[in-house]
Amino acid sequence: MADTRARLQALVQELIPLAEKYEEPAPGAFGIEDPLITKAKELIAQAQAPVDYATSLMVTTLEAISLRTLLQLNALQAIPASGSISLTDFSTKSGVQDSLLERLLRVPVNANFIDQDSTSGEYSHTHLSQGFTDPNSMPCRLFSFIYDEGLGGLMPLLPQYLTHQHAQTGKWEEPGASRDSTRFNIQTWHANVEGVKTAFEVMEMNPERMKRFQTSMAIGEQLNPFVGYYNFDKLAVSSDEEEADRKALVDVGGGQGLALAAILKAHPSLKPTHCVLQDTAPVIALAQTSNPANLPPGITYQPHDFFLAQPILNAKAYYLKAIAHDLSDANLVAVLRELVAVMAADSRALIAENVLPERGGSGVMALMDLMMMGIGGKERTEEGFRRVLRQAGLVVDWVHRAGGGRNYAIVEARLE
Ligand SMILES: C[S@@+](CC[C@H](N)C(=O)[O-])C[C@H]1O[C@@H](n2cnc3c(N)ncnc32)[C@H](O)[C@@H]1O
Repeated sequence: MADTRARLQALVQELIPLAEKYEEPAPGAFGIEDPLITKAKELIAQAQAPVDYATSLMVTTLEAISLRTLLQLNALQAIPASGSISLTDFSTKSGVQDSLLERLLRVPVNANFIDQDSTSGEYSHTHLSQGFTDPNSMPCRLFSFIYDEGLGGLMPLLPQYLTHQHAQTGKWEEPGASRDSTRFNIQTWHANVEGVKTAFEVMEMNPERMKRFQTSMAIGEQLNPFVGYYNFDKLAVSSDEEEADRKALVDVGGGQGLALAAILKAHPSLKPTHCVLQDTAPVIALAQTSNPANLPPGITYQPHDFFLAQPILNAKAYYLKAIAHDLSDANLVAVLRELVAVMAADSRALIAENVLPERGGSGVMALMDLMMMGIGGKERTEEGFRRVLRQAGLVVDWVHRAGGGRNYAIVEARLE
């Protein structure tokens, strides 16, 4: 006990200079943890007994459930921007039954997310809950997206899924590790189409969900800028190349073209007529009809399954953003081999992804990696990318890092 107390006191001392240096996170910063928070977590872990840890885990899970429910009910907007509100008024203003509200609010009040006056019982905002009152704010969209697409539904099924997979394959391994991971994963198993449809086909079965998913990809730009750390100008097509109908950039699995639009805007030397947006037929149809990315005219919209032969030969670059992490190593190699088959000596494969540190990594990186496990994909380290690219017949030229404390990068590769 004396040792624990001494350690706790030392940690408290270490907190003081960190508090002095504390910087408010930049807007949009995602998963970049201030050293004060890292140290405070160490302090809490040191002070916890295993049973406290179990309790805090359960409560944290409930915090997520409670917040997702409050957002669904649009309840947080009923709390005044300044001052406080009684439960009765809160209920009238939000249209949510008072006892339901009271029970949902116990968790965020306990977590210091919402304040409750200990005498009057009135509720008021903290700086945290204030950040969730606009459904279009980054924290709201990010949290709801991650919760709805994994954390709240699929990820909790991981232990059952691995047990189910073990019964079939006799192995404890990543979902789909020895089968086609696009078709054998938690998402397809949960939708009762395991082995039949891919995770993205499951999404396409529900057009509203597909639309929501595609729209939510826009959050990506707020987390990791699409441009600013790779010189897309070097892909501009010369007049000779234009004559030979050479394309500058093929956005493979490009979704609604959000990244392509940002690249074209930042690099006017690239002409829309030299760019191709590829994705599955329903997604391309959506991009063409609703054009949420505001893509300029001239782009070629091309439905294309990236597991099949690549129809655009000799493009200067094939850009894959948020594709590699949807795929197992074997599937990513298969997709890259289709590019290798059509690449010229000066063509580039550009893989835009998080690049995990070789060891450790932030909680957010671990979260993203396990989220991808739900659909049979994974996040990779630089060495992980190099290995997979090598298997496909590519070598890494450069890893262009986004900087700013982010793990994001464009891995640039060429033919071996
Ligand atoms: C995570 S999203 C990334 C979209 C886009 N690159 C972005 O970053 O916004 C993955 C994309 O891959 C597409 N996709 C999945 N399977 C595909 C396949 N077999 N062929 C082509 N596109 C596919 C999905 O429809 C989806 O748009």
